[in-house]
Amino acid sequence: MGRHRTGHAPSEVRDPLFGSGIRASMGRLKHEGAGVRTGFLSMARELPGLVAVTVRLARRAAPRDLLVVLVAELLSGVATVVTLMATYRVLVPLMTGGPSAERLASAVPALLVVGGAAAAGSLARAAGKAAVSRLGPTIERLAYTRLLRLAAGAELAALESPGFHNLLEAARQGTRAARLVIAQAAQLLAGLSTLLAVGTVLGVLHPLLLPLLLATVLPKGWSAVRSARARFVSAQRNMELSRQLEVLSGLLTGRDVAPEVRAHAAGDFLLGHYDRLSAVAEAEQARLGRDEARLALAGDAVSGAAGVLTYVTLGLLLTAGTIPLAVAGAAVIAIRTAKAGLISLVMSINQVYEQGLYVLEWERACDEAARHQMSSGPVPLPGHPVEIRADDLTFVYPGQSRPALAHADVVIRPGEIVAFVGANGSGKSTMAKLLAGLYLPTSGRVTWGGVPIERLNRRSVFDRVALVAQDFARWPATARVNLTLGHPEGGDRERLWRAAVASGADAVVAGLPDGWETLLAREFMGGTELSGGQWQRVGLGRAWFRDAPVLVFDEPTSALDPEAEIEIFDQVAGLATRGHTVILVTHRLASVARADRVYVFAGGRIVEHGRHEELMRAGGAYATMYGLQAAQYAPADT
Ligand SMILES: Nc1ncnc2c1ncn2[C@@H]1O[C@H](COP(=O)(O)OP(=O)(O)OP(=O)(O)O)[C@@H](O)[C@H]1O
Repeated sequence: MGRHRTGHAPSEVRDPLFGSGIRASMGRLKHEGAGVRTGFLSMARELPGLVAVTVRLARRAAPRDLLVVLVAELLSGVATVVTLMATYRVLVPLMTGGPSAERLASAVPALLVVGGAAAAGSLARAAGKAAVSRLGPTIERLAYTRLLRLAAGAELAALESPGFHNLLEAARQGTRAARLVIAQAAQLLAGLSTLLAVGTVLGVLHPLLLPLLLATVLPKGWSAVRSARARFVSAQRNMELSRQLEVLSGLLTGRDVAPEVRAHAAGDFLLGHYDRLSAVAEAEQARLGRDEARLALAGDAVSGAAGVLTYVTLGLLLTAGTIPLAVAGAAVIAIRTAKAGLISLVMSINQVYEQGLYVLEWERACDEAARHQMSSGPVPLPGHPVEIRADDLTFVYPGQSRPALAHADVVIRPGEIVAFVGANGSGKSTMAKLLAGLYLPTSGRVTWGGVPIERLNRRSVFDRVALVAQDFARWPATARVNLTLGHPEGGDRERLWRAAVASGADAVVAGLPDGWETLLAREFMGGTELSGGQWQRVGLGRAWFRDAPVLVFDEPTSALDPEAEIEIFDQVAGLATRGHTVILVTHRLASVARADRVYVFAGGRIVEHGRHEELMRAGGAYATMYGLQAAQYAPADT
């Protein structure tokens, strides 16, 4: 997706654990985002743009604090200029004529200015610092919540793309980076004002000194910015590797996989791969370190040479009598001040550039997520139940070449129970999600009441659907929230009770220490864990609580005991008699006998459809599958 592309050489060695998925970490990822430029000048030109993104954020987050920061840094800059100029006024007469009571007395006003300006500068810096510390966290929160809002509203298909996940990861770093950028940008302003002050003083002392000062400044800035860029590019190239390392550490410490990690002795296996991949990351760090050291050396060499040249020039100007000793003394003070300011300036440029690139990634991820926001058409669904159809429907998951569904036709009339059956991976769940409006067709149409899903108000479609997906969510929240999530009617006790009884969640809740208020998340203090079947009852309860006209059940009873399973299928049949439409994805063929129509999927296509009896008579794929299941229950001696 987007501009993230991976160059994948055919001869590439595949990773023993992640297969071709590791290719990005082998340094082949061609990251074209974040305005990564090669030339120093274009990078320098980029710097204001990088800062501007954060400043825009800051303006939205806390405009008053931003103003305080800007004014404070400006004042501190002015204070530095005044301090230096006044110091110069004190020193020159004293050094030219030698100290005397009269000269000392005449220097007092300038000394007072020095003191006053220094105090004003300190006050301004303190106010700026306080404002920055307020602004930073607010910017970070604003940036992160914007990213979260956009990611949560993106099309489900966008979240299937690994490129988008890499971008999201960089964007997450970008939200933290925005906080650093604002702090460092303030320091950069302060550094620049010091340089400006010193430059002005040097320019007044002798015009030659100014270009020499610049010659000591620029090479260091050059090496800092090149280093920052190298670090950023390296981090981007290794984003996939970092995520894979995180996945491995999550597997080694996670609760869900802990039993298998132990029972299958997978710990050493995973640790071995962690070590191997860490070694790749470390090698990259070492390479980066060498590059950075070379860059720093080059910058220091040129800066140092320019520094020597400055003092040689001062010496020559002195011996030639072009400038008096006092002026040379003031120049030395100015140059030393410049050096101190320079170090902090270089650090700030470094940080602002490097972190600014991440902020740019945040902006790019927000743009990308905004481009993939769930679309919604203008047509609202009518109040009464409508027919749902798929016509010549084809769907290809993002990044995949083979369609998960090809040229499939389905008709679901209001109040019908329609079952999808077929082998694993044959496209049943994909069809259910497309009919529910979670994905948009690659080609062909899904229509509700004759209106294509793209033209419908998506919200109104979701409002009509209750979905129990195969991998339904286990919300780390109370039992009550697990049934009522996102519903303002959460407090309706009667409705909650009906949903719990229908799904069998009532028995689960009755056994919980705090009933409805029990936290269903073992990873938190006071939390409780449910069994697979108990979770499934809770998931079903959620669908019942929604009381939607269309219910999609994807393997709703896979973890239930036989009694509960029969109970649930009776409930499902009851739903249809009360006018609900039911889409049932299941491998339990005994339960589809009551369906109005059964669609048989194979390899992404629908190969048969009809009532149970018709399909049995036809003697095709359905009859074969049914026969196989029935044989399992036949008495062994017959
Ligand atoms: N999120 C996804 N991204 C990419 N491919 C997917 C994704 N989900 C499913 N697929 C692929 O689409 C095809 C159909 O999957 P689907 O989940 O619809 O099958 P199914 O019939 O419901 O299978 P099962 O009976 O195992 O639940 C499979 O080949 C699967 O690998």
